[in-house]
Amino acid sequence: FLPPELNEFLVKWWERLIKPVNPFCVFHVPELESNITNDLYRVVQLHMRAAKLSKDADELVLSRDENEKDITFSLAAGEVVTETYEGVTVWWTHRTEKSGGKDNGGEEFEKSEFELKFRKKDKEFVMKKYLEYVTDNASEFRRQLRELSLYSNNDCYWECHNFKHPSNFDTLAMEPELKAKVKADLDSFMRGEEFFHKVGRAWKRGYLLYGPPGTGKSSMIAAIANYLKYNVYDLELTQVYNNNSLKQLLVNTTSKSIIVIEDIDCSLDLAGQRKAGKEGKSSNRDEPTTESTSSVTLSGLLNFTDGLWSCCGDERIIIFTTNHVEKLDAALLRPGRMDMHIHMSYCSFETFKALAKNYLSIDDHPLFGDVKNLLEGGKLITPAQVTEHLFGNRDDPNAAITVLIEWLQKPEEQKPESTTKDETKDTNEEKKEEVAAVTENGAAENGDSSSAESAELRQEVSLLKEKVQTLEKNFNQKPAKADIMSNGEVLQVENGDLHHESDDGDV
Ligand SMILES: Nc1ncnc2c1ncn2[C@@H]1O[C@H](COP(=O)(O)OP(=O)(O)OP(=O)(O)O)[C@@H](O)[C@H]1O
Ligand SMILES: [Mg+2]
Repeated sequence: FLPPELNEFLVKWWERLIKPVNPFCVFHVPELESNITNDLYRVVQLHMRAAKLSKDADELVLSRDENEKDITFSLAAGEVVTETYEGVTVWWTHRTEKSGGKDNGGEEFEKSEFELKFRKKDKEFVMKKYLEYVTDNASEFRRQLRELSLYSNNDCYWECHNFKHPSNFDTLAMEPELKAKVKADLDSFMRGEEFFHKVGRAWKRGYLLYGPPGTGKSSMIAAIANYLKYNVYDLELTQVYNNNSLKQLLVNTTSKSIIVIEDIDCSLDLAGQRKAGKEGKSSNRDEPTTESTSSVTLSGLLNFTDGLWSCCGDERIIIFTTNHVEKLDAALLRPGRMDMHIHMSYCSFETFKALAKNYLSIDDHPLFGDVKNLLEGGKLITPAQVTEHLFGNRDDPNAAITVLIEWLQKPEEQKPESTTKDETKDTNEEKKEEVAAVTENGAAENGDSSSAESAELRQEVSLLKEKVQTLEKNFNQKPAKADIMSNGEVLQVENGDLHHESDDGDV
């Protein structure tokens, strides 16, 4: 009922009067400070969300961002919540007040602030430790909320895509000790800014993931990205024109990111010449390089990972993957370049158990003993192959494990999938060899002429001969190819196109 001026005057006097006996201190965190957004206000909001402080309040404001699925609970005006950290209790109050308005000749707007109250004796603790805890907690939470991007390179530019990969360290099945070691390394890297700067090292880390196909190398990269909340730059070396483009790509990456070069042995010939592309991975890895206009060299790549230019951004991880670690140049493996070599291997019993838990939601099963005996007895199966079996029978654990056991018990030659790409030849290659065998020895003299396969091949060869003759007729070309087969050269049909491959590999 008092006029505002008198009210303000009395409040001031009251505060002055009780100050010597007031046991509390108050800090104000306004949303706007000198009309500029105060980041600390946002930090406190995030801390409250992270510490779930608002659950104790009676009145809350509920909101949800368009892209978020979770509801955000924040304090309504005037609400107070209590937090105790290391035995010290503090009180947070959310205050809002109207400002401006017609009386003051402007538009009315709402001013918000957080008020932090604590005992005077705790002032030093709050300033030194509690506020640091609030800031760390908020930045960790901000990191968790971060949406990730996946970049792919197009010559010297990056193209950005949304990155939502479900793989994480819970879904990734691998030896528990190795997983714990990798996570600990990532944790210490993430928190290592001060340490890296103190010892004069660039704040970056290199990992080499190696192992047979289907053992989870790419899944681990996604798990690392999701764990650290780092963006991923998937560098396709075969798309990079030269070392300068590589440098340009590097400087255009941001901090808090992972640069990935998959199948390094396929992308870069370690003598300095690059191979044709990743297609080589699935077909003929060991074939000589085909023509390439690009000239990225091993030393260019080493500069990329280790040179002065590599330090123009902070907090970066570089990951190489390969199926053939033995083919890599020692220069690439030197400590400091690849700090940690992570071997992703065939399924052990522990790995199998982790997959069974993820896919079948079981911790144990009477058939586990059989799987254990087979795996420990030397049967090789990749996690990818296990997941295929488990996924197919995910509603029936008994059937899933039985099918897996049957597969493990089969002799190697009866398994439709190869255990590694190297151990079993590419079907295309196999077929080529078979045709060559038939044509070299002559269809009739083929040793195993009774086999159905040989009969099929002979039929294929005669069909091809016919095709050549038709082609000659139709295109009126000089009749040079009709006798190809008798020369022991290979002829095959791919996607409706006729290919002729001579002894020296010309196509
Ligand atoms: N260790 C694992 N834990 C869980 N799932 C796995 C694991 N390894 C493979 N998988 C499953 O198999 C699929 C293929 O695995 P991934 O692509 O990670 O293998 P990779 O080692 O990168 O193979 P490549 O050498 O051919 O690139 C994954 O999508 C995943 O479903
Ligand atoms: Mg992969």
